[in-house]
Amino acid sequence: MVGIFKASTPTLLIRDPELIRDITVKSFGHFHDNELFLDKDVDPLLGRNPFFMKGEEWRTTRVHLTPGFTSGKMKWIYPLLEDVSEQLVKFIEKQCIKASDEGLDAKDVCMRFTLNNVGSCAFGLEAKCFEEDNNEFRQIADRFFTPEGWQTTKVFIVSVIPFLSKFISIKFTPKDVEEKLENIVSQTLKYRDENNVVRNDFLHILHQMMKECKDGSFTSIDVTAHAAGFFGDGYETSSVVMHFILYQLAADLDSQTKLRQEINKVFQQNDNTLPYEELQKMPYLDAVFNETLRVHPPLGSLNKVCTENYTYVPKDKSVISKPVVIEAGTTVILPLYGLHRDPKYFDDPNSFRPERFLGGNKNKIVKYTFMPFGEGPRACLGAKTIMEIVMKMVPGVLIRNLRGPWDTLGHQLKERRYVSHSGPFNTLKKSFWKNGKR
Ligand code: HEM
Repeated sequence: MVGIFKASTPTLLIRDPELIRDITVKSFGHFHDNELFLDKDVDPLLGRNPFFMKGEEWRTTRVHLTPGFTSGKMKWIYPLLEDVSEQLVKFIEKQCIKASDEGLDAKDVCMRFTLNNVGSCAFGLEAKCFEEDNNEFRQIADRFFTPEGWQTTKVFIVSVIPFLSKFISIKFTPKDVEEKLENIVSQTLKYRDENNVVRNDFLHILHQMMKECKDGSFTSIDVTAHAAGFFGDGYETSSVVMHFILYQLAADLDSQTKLRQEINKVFQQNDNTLPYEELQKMPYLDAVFNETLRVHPPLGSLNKVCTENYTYVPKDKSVISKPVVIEAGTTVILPLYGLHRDPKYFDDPNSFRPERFLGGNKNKIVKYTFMPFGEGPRACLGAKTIMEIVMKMVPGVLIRNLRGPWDTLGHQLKERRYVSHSGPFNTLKKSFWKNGKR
């Protein structure tokens, strides 16, 4: 562990995997709170997101939400994701025709895809982000997590002097965005009730929770807040990971080819479809997904607060000779990015090598050195269920239909040459193979 200062606040940076296990799992009772707290009376939507809650309130909300994320429920939602994936392939086909030398901005494509998913699964609406540039839904999403005016200064002050968060309350979500989201949700639920519409999506799950909750602890504002949680939890993180997957595959043709072989085989064996169960059983796709998260974790670190004095008794006395007391109120930082790229745990850590996560190699990874979704009772709620499906589906459908090489430039991915590979791209053959290359 290393002591550092955040402005004038002493903070502990934890590098030892065993101690990380203590903090996230074994002694979770001492470290159950995240550093950043939002008061739900000040920010009614983000303040209800478990990530920003403390103590008992966090526990109750987590218990409420967990049944909404079982793999059974995700199976319901799968057809909605398949639908958006088809839209994605069609969008890229169209863009190929339009695109000149400018190419396609992969981040933008991935953001449209994730937002359409959020629209469909969490709000029960067609977000139309492929059809329209920067439409109202995208503007709402982009502003959802963006404090304005004086609030920005407050966020800065609290992030350098966390102690002040006890006295300064922060609001991330602008008022008009809050009102628009409440409007969308209440109108959709009213329509569903009046017309007896049952759509298997996350909004339906939340609506059911509200109806079944008899003690008034889960109300319509909770439904809006948790549907909106998909913006904060799923929109930015997912599109970042997704475009890094594309970036890595574009830059590494060997991995791209291996992945395509695996994907084609599954499609062939399943009547040209990619069933939910099969998606979970593709080892190379799983390895590409994990290796991308290792190299590019969307959350670079986790900041936890010690809520009760904690004594660490080191096993290796040659490193730390006596027990260390971490005092209540101390912030501890778990440096995910640093761990993922530490040569002590990952050979040649800056290289993208999906093989690290294949077969026996996976078991050799030291526990608590790879944790893109956090660990223990407070780990990401959407990780195992939503994330794995969405993240794997995109390379699943794209790599099958598109083939590199792609020129890569920073985070922007430019497709300059498409090879007709299968399905919809046959129709594009002529326009893309003038003079043997595009
Ligand atoms: C690739 C995408 C994602 C990554 C890398 C990611 C990662 C994380 C991480 C590192 C945490 C903090 C864990 C901790 O405090 O120990 C977290 C929390 C959380 N995530 Fe995700 N996440 C992703 C997508 C999602 C999605 C799609 C959802 C569902 C809508 C989701 C729901 C949550 C929730 C509710 C929490 C708060 C959990 C709690 O404090 O109890 N995440 N996520």
